[in-house]
Amino acid sequence: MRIHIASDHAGFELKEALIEHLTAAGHDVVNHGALVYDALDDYPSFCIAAGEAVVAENEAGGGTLGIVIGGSGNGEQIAANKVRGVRAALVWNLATAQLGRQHNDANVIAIGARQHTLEEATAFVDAFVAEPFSGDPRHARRIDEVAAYESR
Ligand SMILES: O=C(CO)[C@H](O)[C@H](O)COP(=O)(O)O
Repeated sequence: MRIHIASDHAGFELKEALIEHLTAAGHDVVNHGALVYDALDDYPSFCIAAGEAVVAENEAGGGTLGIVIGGSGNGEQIAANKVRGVRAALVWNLATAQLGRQHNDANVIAIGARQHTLEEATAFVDAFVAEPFSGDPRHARRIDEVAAYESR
């Protein structure tokens, strides 16, 4: 699967580790920055670029997901969710990773690198990538309601 990934300085180390992990697992990972560690960089442009790439590729028919990482994941989730078509879930345990896909059909996962060990964050990403959307009509209806608001 193609996976678009982004982080600021706070998520830089985790991003680099995840790129290695996901590439080794056979995924095609696109890094939207930060490309170098800069303790003063800002997350919005990186996360918005990753979100835009996810939406553009999915609209073209590809099945792709995104990962945005910061210190808490909050701002990264907020920034990614400003992109029309992005459904970014802030994930903080295995259940929220799985539910983000099952119930929300989230196409982006946001993670706070300062909140978790590398092992925990890697497990969240693996769970998120492996989990399909349930397709349950009640969840699809709710997702459609949000999309309808977004398009107004
Ligand atoms: O998580 C974040 C935003 O939600 C950022 O990574 C965090 O705010 C960066 O903090 P600092 O500039 O103090 O390193």
